[in-house]
Amino acid sequence: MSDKSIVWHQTSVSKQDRQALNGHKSCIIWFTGLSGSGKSTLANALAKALHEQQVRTYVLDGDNIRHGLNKDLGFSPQDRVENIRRIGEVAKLFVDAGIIALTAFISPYRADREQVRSLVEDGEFIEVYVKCPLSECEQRDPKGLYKKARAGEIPEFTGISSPYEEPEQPEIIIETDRLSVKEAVEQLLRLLKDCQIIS
Ligand SMILES: Nc1ncnc2c1ncn2[C@@H]1O[C@H](COP(=O)(O)OS(=O)(=O)O)[C@@H](OP(=O)(O)O)[C@H]1O
Ligand SMILES: Nc1ncnc2c1ncn2[C@@H]1O[C@H](COP(=O)(O)OP(=O)(O)O)[C@@H](O)[C@H]1O
Repeated sequence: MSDKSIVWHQTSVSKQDRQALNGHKSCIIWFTGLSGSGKSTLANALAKALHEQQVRTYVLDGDNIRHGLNKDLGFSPQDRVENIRRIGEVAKLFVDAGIIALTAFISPYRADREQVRSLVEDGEFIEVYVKCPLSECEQRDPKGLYKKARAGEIPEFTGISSPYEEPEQPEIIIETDRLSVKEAVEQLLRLLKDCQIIS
């Protein structure tokens, strides 16, 4: 709902001012993929590598956000849409704050990811498709959720009983059944340099 009586306030310190102070640009690095594909692992490994280079980062992670901001949401299609909408808005605030936001959510719907892309300026949304075959994710099963989903204990589980729409034109595809975490981080750092987010 939009309200014409609410006016957007310009701030006295701009995004550009904050980026200049930090010495790097800000953006959203949006990791998407199946549960167990490696989104959290890669987002955290990249954040650590960036932090070591004095780059300001913040990781928004599925499980953590669902404990707080989005604890009222479940896994129905409507709730997943709202989950990603809110996270997109939060990530946009981080970009405005001059920080690189790394998000690790399944974000199964293409339209929702594209909606987040449209919230920020060109080049500020980097979609990382964390690609891993369902069979491999299921074998990893770091939280034992696939086993429960197969047993019918978790309804609407992504990849089993709920869809995952692959990105059509992600900025990068990381195949975690082929690359090590170290190799993936190297590729991502190279991409950030090529996109002139970091120097
Ligand atoms: N039904 C169902 N489907 C998928 N995932 C489930 C489900 N129920 C619980 N979980 C756990 O919740 C994590 C996914 O939350 P997300 O916020 O990333 O999901 S979504 O983007 O709204 O689809 C996901 O975490 P990750 O394994 O880190 O992806 C699961 O641990
Ligand atoms: N190349 C890789 N990249 C990322 N994770 C990997 C890789 N190889 C094995 N793994 C393992 O796969 C699991 C991925 O879990 P997690 O990062 O929580 O995935 P997600 O956040 O997508 O659910 C971890 O146990 C991780 O150690």
